Amino acid sequence: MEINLDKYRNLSRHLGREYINLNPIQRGGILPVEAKKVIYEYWDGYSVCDYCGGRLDEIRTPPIYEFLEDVSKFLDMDISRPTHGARESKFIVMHSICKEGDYVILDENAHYTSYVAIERARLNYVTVKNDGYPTYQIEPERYKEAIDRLEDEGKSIGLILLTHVDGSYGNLSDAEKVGKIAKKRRYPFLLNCAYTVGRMPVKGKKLKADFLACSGHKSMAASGPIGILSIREEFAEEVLRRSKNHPKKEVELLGCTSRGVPLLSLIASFPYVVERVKKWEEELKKTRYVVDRLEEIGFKQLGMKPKEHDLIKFETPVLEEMSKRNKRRGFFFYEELKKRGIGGIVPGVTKEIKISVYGLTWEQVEYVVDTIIEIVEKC
Ligand SMILES: Cc1ncc(COP(=O)(O)O)c(C=O)c1O
Repeated sequence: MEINLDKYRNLSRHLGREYINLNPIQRGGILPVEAKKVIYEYWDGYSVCDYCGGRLDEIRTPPIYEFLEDVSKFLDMDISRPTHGARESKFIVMHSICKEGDYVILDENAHYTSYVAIERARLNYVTVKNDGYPTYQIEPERYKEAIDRLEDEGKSIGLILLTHVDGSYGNLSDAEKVGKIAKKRRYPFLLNCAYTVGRMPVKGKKLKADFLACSGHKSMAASGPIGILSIREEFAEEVLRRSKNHPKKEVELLGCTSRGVPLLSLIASFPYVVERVKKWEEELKKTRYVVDRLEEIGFKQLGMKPKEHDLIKFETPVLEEMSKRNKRRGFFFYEELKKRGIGGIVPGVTKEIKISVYGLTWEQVEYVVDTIIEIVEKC
């Protein structure tokens, strides 16, 4: 059978590089120049394995071992390992420390990957509800109630999981309070930091976390798929247990995880990431500025106020009304933005939008806001 290979030649991204991309899942994964250069050196398969002595995390050329030590310091945790993403980090924790059928208590704002990891690890779950429209806040005390209920029913609780910042509203949950509850009741605590580590400062021990699940491609300026699992010492034996047949290899990591460009881009971006989290307050100023300006034209920010994270979700009845009068229907907003060099909005959707201006200059932030206002006023 003949295969037409033309479509694989001259691949290019639909959204050009010159665009300002407002998609919150992509803003934290944009590479600095230093990391882009590294890709040229490491683009071959197994490119990190030139000096491997048997395990990925022990390689010193390139400095993977040192990097993992430094990441642990950066996160105020004890031991770190590369994974393929936050979801793999969560699964590794669940699969290693829970028994089949155990309950995971997690927040209602949890990402779908938390549920899929639970399912793959053959666990049960109960959710801690948010407080509903318009804030969708997770109240830490509700974790206590969930623990009480499950204990009263004689159910075995394997893990407490909290989404540090969720992908729907960009709410920053009070991890320290949930961590204290978990500690007091003696349950392990996993914090899903996919949207936080690499964007803003996160100190695991202060938050009483036993595990941090981090995403390189989402928030640590890395090419995907790549993540970090950071753990406390006392869980090392269980989570990083060695294979009986291949005693050097860690079973949950299937021996080695990322073996090329994604890991190298994460390492090359690390100095940049360490510096950028120090500027988090400035990022919050930009985010709050966008909220203030766009609320003036009838957008309504959902989630907690004031914003403590760059992901902004707006209810946009103004755009919805405009789409009814426009012959391009809901696509008009996406198309008008695109004409003006702005992308990352879901085409056709006008009821609600999610955006982030993380890492943009103030000049770019002004341009984004002025452009949206211009479209709303003129179209
Ligand atoms: C809150 C949250 N957790 C986890 C993930 C998944 O991260 P990864 O792709 O690193 O598995 C996402 C992705 O959007 C997310 O928003």
